[in-house]
Amino acid sequence: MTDVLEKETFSFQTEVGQLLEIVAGSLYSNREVFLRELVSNASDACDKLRYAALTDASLAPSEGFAITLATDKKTLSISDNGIGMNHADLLETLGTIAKSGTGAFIQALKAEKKDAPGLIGQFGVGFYSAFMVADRVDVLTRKAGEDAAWLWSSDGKGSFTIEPATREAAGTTVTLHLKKDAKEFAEEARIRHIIKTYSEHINFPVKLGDETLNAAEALWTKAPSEISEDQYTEFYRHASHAFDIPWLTIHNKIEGSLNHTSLLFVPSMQPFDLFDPERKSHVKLYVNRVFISETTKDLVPAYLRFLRGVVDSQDLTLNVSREMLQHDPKLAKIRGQVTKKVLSEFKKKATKEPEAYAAFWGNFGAVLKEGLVEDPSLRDRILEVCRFATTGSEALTSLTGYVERMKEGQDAIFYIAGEDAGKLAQSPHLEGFKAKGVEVLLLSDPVDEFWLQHIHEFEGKPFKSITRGAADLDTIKGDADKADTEKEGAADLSKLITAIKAELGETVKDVRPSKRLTDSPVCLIADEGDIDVNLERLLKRHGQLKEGMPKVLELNPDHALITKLAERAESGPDDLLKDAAHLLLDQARIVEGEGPADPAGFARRLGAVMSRAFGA
Ligand SMILES: Nc1ncnc2c1ncn2[C@@H]1O[C@H](COP(=O)(O)OP(=O)(O)OP(=O)(O)O)[C@@H](O)[C@H]1O
Repeated sequence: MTDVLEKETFSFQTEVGQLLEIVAGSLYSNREVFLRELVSNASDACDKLRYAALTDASLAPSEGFAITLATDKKTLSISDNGIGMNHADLLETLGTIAKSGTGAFIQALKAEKKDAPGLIGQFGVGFYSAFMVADRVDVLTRKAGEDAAWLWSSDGKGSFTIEPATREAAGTTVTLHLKKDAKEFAEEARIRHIIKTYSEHINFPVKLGDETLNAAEALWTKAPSEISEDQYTEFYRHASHAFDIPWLTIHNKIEGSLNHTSLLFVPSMQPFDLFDPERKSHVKLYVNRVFISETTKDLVPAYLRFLRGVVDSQDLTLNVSREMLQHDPKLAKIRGQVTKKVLSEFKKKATKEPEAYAAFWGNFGAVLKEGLVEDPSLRDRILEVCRFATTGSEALTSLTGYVERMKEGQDAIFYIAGEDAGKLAQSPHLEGFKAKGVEVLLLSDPVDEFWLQHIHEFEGKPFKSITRGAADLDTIKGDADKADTEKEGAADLSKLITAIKAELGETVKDVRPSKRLTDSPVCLIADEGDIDVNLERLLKRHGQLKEGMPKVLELNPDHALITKLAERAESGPDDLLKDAAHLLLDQARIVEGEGPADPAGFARRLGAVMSRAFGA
C-alpha cells in the first residue's frame, strides 16, 4: 500500500459513526478514563513488538520500551515505541469495530446515556473514547519493520483521512486536540494523578518529560501480602478495560516442576461478548513477563472465558511460535492446574458466601455449565459448584443439598426445563409435586438441555423431567398426604377420554388421567421415550426439527370442569364435548406459551361455549 501518496478520505463504518455520536454527546463523570484506554493500547503495542522481537531482534527499539506523554495548553499526545500500524492496519482497526456484540452494545449505550463511560469500558471501545475529550484526533504511526509512516486524522464526525507522513522510528503517537471543556487534561498535575490512579501497574514506564509516572512493574510478581485491594482493582480494570470491581481475585503461585503465577479476576458484570460463538479467552499468557498471546483456549478453557487477567510462566520456552506453544504439553498442564484452582475457589465462595455466589452464578453459571459436557474429567468438580433454582426455596440449591432433602420413596432428581425461571415456577406440571412438598429444580438456561443429554444421574439418583413420561408420585411419602386422599374420590374418566381421543385424533399421542395436577384441569407432557417438551422447543427454534411430536394430554380427575365433562360424556359425545376437547388442548398449549393449534377454530369454539354460558 506504500504507493498510495494522496490524502484519502474514508467513512467510518456505520456502527462507529453511531458510537462516536453517543460517546461525544454523552454526560459523563469520569471521562478521564480515555487516558487509561490510550495508555493501555500503547502498552499492548509495546507488548506486541516485544513478542515480535523475540524472533527478529532487529525490531526491538534501541532504548527500551516506553510510553511518553507530552502536552501543551491545547493538546495531549501519547507516544509509544511499540508495533505501530501500516495503512491496512489503520483502515482495519481505526475505522471499524471488528468486535462482535457491537449491535447489542450500541443498544445498551443508547438506553443508558448517562453511564456511557462504564459501558464503553466494558465493551472496550478503547481508542474511540478519545473523542470524549478531543474534537480532533491525529494518529501518526509507523509499523515495525516497515519504512512508510501514516497520519490518520478525524474529527469523529463520520469520516477520517489517511495520508503519507514521516516518523523516525516505529511506534504510534496519538495527539488529542482537546475540546474547550477538556483543557484540564493538558495540566501536568491532572495527568500525573490519572496515571497513578489507572495505570500504575502496567508493564512499561509512562513518562512525562523526564519523570516516570508509574511503578511499571508486573503486579503479579509481587507477593499478595504486598498488594492492596485497590491495586488489584486498578490492575483488573487496566487488563480488562473494565470499570467494575472484580467479584473475585485469584492470585496464585505454583512452584514445583512447572512454575507459574496466575492473577485472575472474575468480573462482577457480564462482558458483552460472553455468548459470542467464538468463545474467546481473555486471559493473557506471559512467558517470564513477556506477553505472548491473549486468546488462546489452551490456557483457559472456553467455559471459563469470563475470567480476566494473566498467567505467567518462566518454564515455557520463549522463542517458540504461538502455534507451537499451543501444543506444548506444559501449557496443557498449566491449564489443568489453573482450572482446578479456579474451581476450588468457586467452591469456597459458594460454601462461605452463598448469596454473593448466587450473583456470580446469575452472571456466569450458564457459561460454566458448558464445562459439564466439554470437560468430562472435571465434571464432578464442576457439578459441585453448580447451583439451581428450585421450588423448595427462594435461594439456589446445590445438587447435594437437593439430594439431602429428597422425600422418603423419592428416587429421582426432578426438574422442569424452560426458558424463564419465573414462568416455570407457575407451571401446572408442578402442582402435584408442590402439594406433596417434593422439590423440583427449575432449569432455565438453554445449556441445561445440553448437559442433561450427557449426565443422567447425580449420586446415583437419575435426573427426571416432570414434563415427560408418567409422574409416579404415589410412591413418595409427601409432607401431607392430602393429594392422595382427594384422588380416592376422583371421577371415572374413561368415557370422557374415549370421546376426547376420538375428537382430537392424531393431534394428541394419548389422553390420560393425571397424577401431577391439583389445580389446573389439563396439561401436556411428552411421552416416555419422546423428546422432552423444552428440548423440542429449542430444536424447532434452531431449525433442527420441523414438526413436534404429538403430546400426551393429561386430565385432572379432581377438577370440577373435568368431573362435569366426565358426567356429560356418560350419555355419549355431543357438540359441546367436542368443542371442549379442542379447547382443553388449546388451554394446555397456551399455558406452555404456545398459541392455539388453530386460532380461528379456537375463537369460534370459545365464542360458542361463552354464548351457552351466558345464554346468548
Ligand atoms: N498505540 C497503538 N499502537 C498500535 N496499534 C494500536 C494502537 N492503538 C490502537 N491500536 C490498534 O487499534 C485497535 C483498536 O483499538 P481499541 O482501543 O479501539 O480496541 P482494542 O484495544 O482492540 O480493544 P480493547 O479495548 O477491548 O482491548 C487495537 O486492537 C490495535 O490493533
